[in-house]
Formats: sequence, structure tokens, C-alpha cells
Amino acid sequence: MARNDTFTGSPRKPTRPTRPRYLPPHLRPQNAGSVFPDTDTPEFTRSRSNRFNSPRTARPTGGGRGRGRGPRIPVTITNRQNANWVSDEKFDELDVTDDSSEVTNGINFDAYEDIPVQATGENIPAPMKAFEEIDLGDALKQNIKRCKFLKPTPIQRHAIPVAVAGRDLMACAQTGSGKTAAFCFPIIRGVSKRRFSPAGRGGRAVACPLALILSPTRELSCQIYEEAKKFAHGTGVKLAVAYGGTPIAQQLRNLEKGVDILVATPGRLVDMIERERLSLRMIKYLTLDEADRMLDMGFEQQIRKIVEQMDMPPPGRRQTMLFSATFPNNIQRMAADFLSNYVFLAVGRVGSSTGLIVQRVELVEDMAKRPHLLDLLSAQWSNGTCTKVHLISAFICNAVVLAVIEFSGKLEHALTLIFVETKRGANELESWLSRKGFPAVAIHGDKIQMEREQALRSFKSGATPILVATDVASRGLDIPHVAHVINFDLPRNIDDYVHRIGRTGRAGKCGLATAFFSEKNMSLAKSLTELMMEANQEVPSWLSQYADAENYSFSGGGRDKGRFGGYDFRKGSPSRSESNYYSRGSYNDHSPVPSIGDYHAAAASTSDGFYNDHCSTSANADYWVDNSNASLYAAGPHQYFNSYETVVASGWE
Ligand SMILES: Nc1ncnc2c1ncn2[C@@H]1O[C@H](COP(=O)(O)OP(=O)(O)OP(=O)(O)O)[C@@H](O)[C@H]1O
Repeated sequence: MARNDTFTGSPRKPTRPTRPRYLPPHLRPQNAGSVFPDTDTPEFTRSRSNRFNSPRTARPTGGGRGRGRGPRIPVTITNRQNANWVSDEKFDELDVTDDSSEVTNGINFDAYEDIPVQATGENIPAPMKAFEEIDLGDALKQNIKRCKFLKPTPIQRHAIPVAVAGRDLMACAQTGSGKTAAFCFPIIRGVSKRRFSPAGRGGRAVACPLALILSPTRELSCQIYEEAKKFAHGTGVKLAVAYGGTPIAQQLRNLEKGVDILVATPGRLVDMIERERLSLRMIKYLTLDEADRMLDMGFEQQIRKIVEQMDMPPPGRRQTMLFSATFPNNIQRMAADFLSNYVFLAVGRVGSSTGLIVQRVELVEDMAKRPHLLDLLSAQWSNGTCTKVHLISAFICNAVVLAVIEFSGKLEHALTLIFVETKRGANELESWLSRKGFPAVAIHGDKIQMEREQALRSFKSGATPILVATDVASRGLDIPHVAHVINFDLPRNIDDYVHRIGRTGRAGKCGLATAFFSEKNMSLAKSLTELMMEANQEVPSWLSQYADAENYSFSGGGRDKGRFGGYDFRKGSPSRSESNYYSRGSYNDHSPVPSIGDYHAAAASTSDGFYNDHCSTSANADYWVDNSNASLYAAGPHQYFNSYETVVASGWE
């Protein structure tokens, strides 16, 4: 069905006659010529020569926060008064989405079996095969069952025993692979065993949680809090969440009721500590989710302040766990300051994307991005990857659409997430899409928190099936049914790209990621090519050419060795190696191990979920080969220069 009929019901101009009809990449015949400009044209040659002259984005400095401090009487809040605390909410009232049931009912978690794992450190506890093997306590085990987590994902299999043994941990695992539960379960178990609480008194009080989980955005903190709450149900463990953009009073009142596990964004946390309403002196468990982000330029100062300059016990007297899908070496080095005798765990390749995501890159000039997007969305529509809810939205505009709902059985709740570079760009694209009949909503750091939450709710529910976002939505958010991530503007570094596309292809599902590559993105050509090759994705020849040109410009710098390696910067030999862990594997491909060099040749395909037969996913092409070669992939401290180009964090929280 044509876009015009679908969304607005109003007559529209036909597609410009000069442009060939758009065919999305996954529908094109294998050797079809590009409908986009030839990269050898003078325009492209000219723009390529200027590609290194573009100004870098200035790094914002960490912002201070206003606070109304008055005299406080420090009093320790305790949970003794809550010793027999029972959750007010019944489990069924908690936000247990049916997504988890889909995961276990419809998704083959066995597909995760062969994912390569690297563990380094001393005396590494053996991985578990089932949740039952570890003493997690009856209530938590019950909750795990209720959430239909029938078996642990690889990161959970390896990280939970390490964490339960009390060891510090630096863990890297691909997006959507279950890291949240991997740190939540041991914390809930540990806290429920330790709960004690010095007596609380009336009046102003200082809350002393036992565990602190820090994350970079408000939305992610809320999500972790909700997830942890489900699993803490009936354990007696009290949780609270603290994040900026909302009045602090209610959050302080919640702290006063007693808190064992606090999930927080750094800014609001510092505010609470400086108001003397919160103390970290009792912290036994510290987790940094999206740890590389938290230690990157935007947050590092604040994190150091929290972890090193307030009253938190030092490494060794607390257990520290760092989690992310990406972990550049320079950040690993920095992170080591926070850890004591830690285990390094890499499940899959550090910084790699999951093979569950089909990645496409389109060469699009900046001026052509909008019409191109419109074509893409229209094609998506006519290909049946729109949502039912989308259709219902469309129906509101146009009664004709109802017929489609009735005869189309394959339409599912597919959502599209579009990333742009700037907040203004997000607003503009949101209104433009809406004007064109595509219901869209935007989220970025300049929106007030209520708007951000509303936008996310509307997107999640499918009421507005397109979300236009800045990087504020790039990390951690677990939104079911995101079938397509479009990088309308590519990010400045490859790690951000990995996190962005990781909003789809989660928990064993397939996803599609389309990137609009323009001349501004030349510096990303090499790392993008490498990433796509590692994930056995089809790399367009023009992109390879740009990547080669980039290599040449950097005097043969070649690949950032180690950038994608599952590599512990301490370079110690793994003390545990499981033969198949160092072999090639992926969530979807159990085929034999290829040799180094032909890793991109083999591709397996699977079809599942949203994209029907187009969802061809491929092997991860891990080629660690063996431990002795690990150093091959070691990066020097400065090789990961891109991390310093990141558009950083002001407004991220
Ligand atoms: N063992 C399990 N069984 C079934 N579902 C699971 C299991 N572990 C996690 N999940 C589900 O998988 C989804 C992704 O998990 P999660 O958000 O923790 O991923 P992540 O690794 O933290 O991703 P990101 O890197 O994007 O932050 C969630 O919906 C979660 O409920």
C-alpha cells in the first residue's frame, strides 16, 4: 500500500519522477546496482578529501548541580524498622511483561551456547549451567521462575558464580544478552543475606544502602530499578531509585523509608550525598552499568568523586562489578582503579555487535536523508513490518487501513528507533515525520523528564511506533519489539554505534539496523567495516573503499588491534579456557570453526521474528583462536582515539 493512502488519507504528490523507486537493501537482488551516487563521482571525491578537516565536537564539562543545603542532623536510616518488610506490591502487580515469556517460549536460548567466553584473573569460579546450581535463596529463585528465566544466558552463567563468590568483576557481553540480571541476582542474594540495619530515628535521616547501582541515564536507572524490583520481590530487600529531572523531595522520602539497594544516576546521587541525606559508608556492592560510558569523559570526574572521595569503602572492602557491551582499553585501565583482584570476563567479543542484528549501510548525502528515510519507512510499511498498533494509529487517520489489519496476519508490534545527532535535529525530524503521516515522538536531554517518560511510554506501547532519539536512548534500554534501528546520523565512534543498534536484536530476537552514511562519517568507515565483517554482515564495496582510503590516510594504521578483541588489558593468560569458548560461535551458528581470514566468508542465516525471510543473521566470526594470540588484539593506550571524540554526556542523565 502506498504511503499516501496509509497514513494521511490526503492526496499527496507522487514520488519525484527523477528518482528511481526505492528498494530497501534487504529486498534487493544480490548484485543489484546502487541507486545512490557513485562514489567515484567528483562530488564524492571532493568531499572525501575534506573529511579530516571537520571540527571535533567540544567536550562538555561535568556540570555541577544546584542544591539547597541546610543544617542537617545526620541520622542513620535503617531497615530494622523494615526488618519484616514485605513488598506492598503483589508480584503480579509488578511490571512483568510478557516479553520474558516470549523469550523463553519463542526464542531459542540454546543458540547462545557456543558464544565464545574469555575469563582472566586468579582462581576463577567455574560457570554454572542452571540457576539451581547457585544458592540464590528461595524467594529470588521463585521470582526467576515467575519471570520465566528458565536458563541463564552465557553472561549470567559466567558472571553470577564470580559475583556470588564475592569477586570483583569487569564483564563485557553483547547488547541484549542479559547483563542486568547478571549483576542484580548476586546483589539481591548478597543483600538479603546481609540485611541488618542500625536503628533509625525520626526526623531527617541519612540513608545507608548496602548496594549501589549506577547508570548513565534516568531511563536506564528506572529500568534497572523495575527489573531489580521484580527479582527482589518477597526477599525483604528494599530498593529505591534516584535520578534527576524530577523533584528530589519524593526520592528523599523514599530513602527515609530505608533502602538496601539504590539505583541511581551520578548527578542526583551526589546531590543527595551533599545534602547529607545519603551516605555510602555501608556500601558492600557497587555496580557500574554501562561502565565504559560512566568512566568516559562526561562522567569520570563525577564517578571518581562518588567512588573515591566520599565515604564509600575502598576496593577490597566492597565488591565492585563493571558491566558493558563495550570496553575500550584505556577505559579498562582507568576502571582498574576501582577494582581489586578482579576477574575479567568477555562473552562474545568486546565491542562487537550481535549477529542477531542485520546491519545495512546506505550511502546517503545529508540533503537526501529525509526523502530516503521516508522511502525506507514506506517500504517497511508495504513490506509488512509495521506494527499492528502502528496500523491502528494509521487507522485513526485513514479508515482504509483497517482492512489491512484484518487480512495481514504477519504484522507484529514492530517499532522503529531513529538516532540523530542533535537535540534540535530530533525535534525537527519528529515534527517532519509526523507531518508526513508517520507517528513519531522524540526523546533527548533537553526535554523535561515528564516528556521523556511520556515519549518512551508512547513508543513502548506502540501508540507512537517511531522514536527519534539522541544518544540518551542509545544504551541499556530494553524495549521489546524494536525491530528496526535507523542511524539517520551516524555516531562519532563505533562503540556508540554498537550500543545504538543493540536496541534491537535483543534476547535472541532478530533485528535490523540501517545506517545512513554520508561524507561526514568517513572517519567511521574503517571501524564500521571491521565491525560488520566480524558480524558477517554484507559490507558495501564503497564502504570498503572508504575504509581502505582511511587506512591509507593513517599511513597504514590498519585495524586497531585489540579494539574488538575479548581482551583483558592486564594481558594475563586466561586461567580457565574451555575449548569451545575459543572457537568461533554465535547465537545462531553452530557450524564448524573457520580459519583466521575466512571468517567473513561463512554466514549462516536464520529467520525469526519480525523480518520473516529477510532476517538473515550470521555467525559472529570470532577469531580469538587461542590464548596465546590474545595479545594480537591488544591495543595501545592511545589506539582507541575515537573514544575521545564521543559526544559526551551533558544532558545525558
Ligand atoms: N535468562 C534469561 N531468560 C530469559 N530472558 C532473559 C534472561 N536474561 C535476560 N533476559 C531478558 O533479555 C532482555 C535483555 O536483557 P538486558 O536488558 O539485561 O540486556 P543487556 O545485556 O543489559 O543489554 P544492554 O547491553 O543493551 O544494556 C531483557 O528483556 C531480559 O528480561
